[in-house]
Amino acid sequence: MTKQAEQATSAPDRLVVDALDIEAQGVARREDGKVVFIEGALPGETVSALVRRRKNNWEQATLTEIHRESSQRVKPRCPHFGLHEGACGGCKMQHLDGAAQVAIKQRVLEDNLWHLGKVKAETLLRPIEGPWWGYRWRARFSVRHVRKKGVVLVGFHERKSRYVADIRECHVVPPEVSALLLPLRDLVGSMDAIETCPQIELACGVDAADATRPVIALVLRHLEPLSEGDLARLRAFGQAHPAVQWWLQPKGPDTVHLLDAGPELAYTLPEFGIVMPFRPTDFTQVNPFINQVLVSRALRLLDARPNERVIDWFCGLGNFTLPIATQAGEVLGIEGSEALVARSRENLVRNQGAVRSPTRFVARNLFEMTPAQLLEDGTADKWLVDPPREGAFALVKTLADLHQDPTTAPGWRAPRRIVYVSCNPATLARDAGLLVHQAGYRCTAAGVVNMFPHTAHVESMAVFERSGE
Ligand SMILES: C[S@@+](CC[C@H](N)C(=O)[O-])C[C@H]1O[C@@H](n2cnc3c(N)ncnc32)[C@H](O)[C@@H]1O
Ligand code: SF4
Repeated sequence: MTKQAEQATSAPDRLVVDALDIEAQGVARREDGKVVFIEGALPGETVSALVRRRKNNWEQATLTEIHRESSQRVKPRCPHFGLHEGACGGCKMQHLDGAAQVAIKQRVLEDNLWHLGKVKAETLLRPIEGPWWGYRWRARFSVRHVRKKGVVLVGFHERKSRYVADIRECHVVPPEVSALLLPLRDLVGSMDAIETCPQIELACGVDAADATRPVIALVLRHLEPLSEGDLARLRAFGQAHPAVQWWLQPKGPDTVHLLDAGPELAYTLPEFGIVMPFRPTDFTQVNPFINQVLVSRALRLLDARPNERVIDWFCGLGNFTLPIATQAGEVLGIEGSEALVARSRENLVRNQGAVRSPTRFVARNLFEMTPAQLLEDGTADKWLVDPPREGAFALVKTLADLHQDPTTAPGWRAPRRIVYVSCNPATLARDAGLLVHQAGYRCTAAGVVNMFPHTAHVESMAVFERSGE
């Protein structure tokens, strides 16, 4: 097929939508079995759609008219959401009822576990849900001076494009942050560095000394040194918006520093009496409301006892490690970033009042793992595993190897229980397949965590028990 034919558009086709994929595209099937993905369409709807792209087995189409509307269709709250030109690419599912969004994510999790791992969880965990709006305490806004239009844009990228969307409000960030979007445009527009500040990173939190005081940390990436005038403008902006705390980033992430002394940025885990200071570029969970429930649920599932040793793999700042250390007999947290490990050690000292058990943090690359290394880390009764998108392949593969040949590790015992928290159902499914089919575990439970409402991201958790225990 020629490129021209591949991209040809014709008159809109009338189609019946019977499913939704994780990108929130409606899926329809033609009589010859060919699949058509339709942006903006929902299951149960009869629609007209214009085909934009044709391949042998599938087509890509855009919704032009809805003839029969789904009962799950809702009015999007944000005016920047949609299929229109210039629409923001930050959300994908605002047109879909919340319960249906969660149901799709649950199905994606189950499908991945089954198709990629040949694993079926014995029970499904109730989805963890939190606020639908204002949940996103971390974000990376792009900044662009569009000379032709004489405006500075501060926002996310447009749908399927590298252009910055012209957003004036955003409903997934806290309302106080949404209200800063236009003032931030004016600020950058007034700066000498109008062309050389490509990004503002957001990290919301509280004052470590007073958790009732919000802190909005804004990290300004600047490609050239800032003039005295610009520094004064940033300070004036901070005075006009007292929760704002400016950080500057002249080069790589390790150059991030506070513009002026101010409150210490932190988040809290009140159930465990823990206050967690962090730097705005450190990894922290995007949604602090869900994080509190997630940590609480993970700990309940782990059920660490005072006589048990626990390892927290990919521990970051110690988000799970420190709460586990309020319950277990001994805890080891392992993490790849030296900077995060340094911070987790400081946080351990800061939380001595809450933490009871001996706790250690170690920095190591967990994408490389050997049986000897696993032996050195020692036997633990339970593991918590919370890897990045790539998953924890090296770790579970080593566990599987030791299970296949226990003679290589006399005296070492595999953990009885593993609680696995995942931000990518595909890598969770792959690792679950290894745990269940090669390492001697059962998948006793799995469920989704609605960490990112209205987006296609699927956060989930799964529990594995060593068979026969
Ligand atoms: C999803 S985060 C979880 C962090 C922590 N459990 C939390 O809840 O805040 C994944 C962590 O894995 C770390 N990481 C990424 N690649 C790694 C690697 N190759 N070895 C060890 N840690 C790694 C990241 O620095 C990050 O802290
Ligand atoms: S990310 Fe914000 S601005 Fe973009 S569509 Fe979602 S709510 Fe609207």
